[in-house]
Amino acid sequence: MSTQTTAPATQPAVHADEGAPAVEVADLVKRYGRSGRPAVDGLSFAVRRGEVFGLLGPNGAGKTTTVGVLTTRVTPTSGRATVAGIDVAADPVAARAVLGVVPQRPNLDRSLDARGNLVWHAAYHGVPRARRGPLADELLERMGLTEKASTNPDELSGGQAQRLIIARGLMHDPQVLFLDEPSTGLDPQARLFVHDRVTELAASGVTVVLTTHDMDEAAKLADRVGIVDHGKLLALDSPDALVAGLPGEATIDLVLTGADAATVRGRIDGVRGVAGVDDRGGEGDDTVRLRVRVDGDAGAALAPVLGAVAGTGATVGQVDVGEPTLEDVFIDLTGRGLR
Ligand SMILES: Nc1ncnc2c1ncn2[C@@H]1O[C@H](COP(=O)(O)OP(=O)(O)OP(=O)(O)O)[C@@H](O)[C@H]1O
Repeated sequence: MSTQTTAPATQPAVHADEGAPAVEVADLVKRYGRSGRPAVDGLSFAVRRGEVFGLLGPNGAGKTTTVGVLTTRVTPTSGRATVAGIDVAADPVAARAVLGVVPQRPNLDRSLDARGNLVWHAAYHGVPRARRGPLADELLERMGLTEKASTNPDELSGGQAQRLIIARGLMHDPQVLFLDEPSTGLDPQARLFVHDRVTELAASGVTVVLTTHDMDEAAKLADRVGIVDHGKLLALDSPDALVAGLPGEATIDLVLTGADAATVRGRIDGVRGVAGVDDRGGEGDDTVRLRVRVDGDAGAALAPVLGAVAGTGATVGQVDVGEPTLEDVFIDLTGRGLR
């Protein structure tokens, strides 16, 4: 992942503020309709140039709405949002010239083939005619789609369509690319391909803002992650720093049967070296899943933890030792899981 600040090779016609953050959101509020709580509820953050920034949160957290505002598709109720120093509400046309969007739902033009979608997008954004074809061919190649140039979007796989949408988002050489849930619904191979392209883009100096409810994706791709829930920012830092801020350095996952969760948790909590116990929910009436966070080496704590469980009469069905993740950060902040 890159932190370089090099500008793209071809500058867009609009002269954005070079010194401004790639993206800045200040006290952003979006309320759909009159009632209910806001979808975005006073969000503030800034994204550095050349950074891969992840907005991580569960379904309905307000991620898509935030990206909608930043990409001029959603009108904010209040607050300010800028891309490359351009106020998106005050000057949406200028903002659209410096940003690219990969939306959550595929919106390719089915009356055009794959290459036609790219060329049309470039024309819409005022890319000179002579540049459009060569650029389309270059991006089709980068996205592994050269053989699909003449294919209708309806005949592309989910992963191919997603790659074509990324290519389309890059046709006008944006400074900031927004990817909304870039790998939802993709098979593991297609997902990996998209991840590699995102990493490449960042290395080439494009700022990437992605939304995801997938903590592995956020941890892998993002230089920094903003964790959102109910339209509010709960934490913002690098994935490593967020995880390092948790109590406990290792985890022991237990699947138990015949256990009273509260009793078992209480017993485990009393074991020396245990930093905390989270209830991960059960699968049936009789199953309890616990994540035990321990200081230092999980191996040293394993025997006393299992000893504490044995004293409750519960049966241990499964034991897994691991390290805390962004999911643990989210649980620590909200008391519930991401999914
Ligand atoms: N056009 C709309 N009209 C009314 N309510 C909306 C609209 N779009 C989103 N919402 C509501 O706003 C809230 C935030 O939705 P949003 O799509 O921004 O969340 P999200 O974090 O992107 O979720 P997901 O991961 O499911 O895409 C949700 O409660 C949703 O129902």
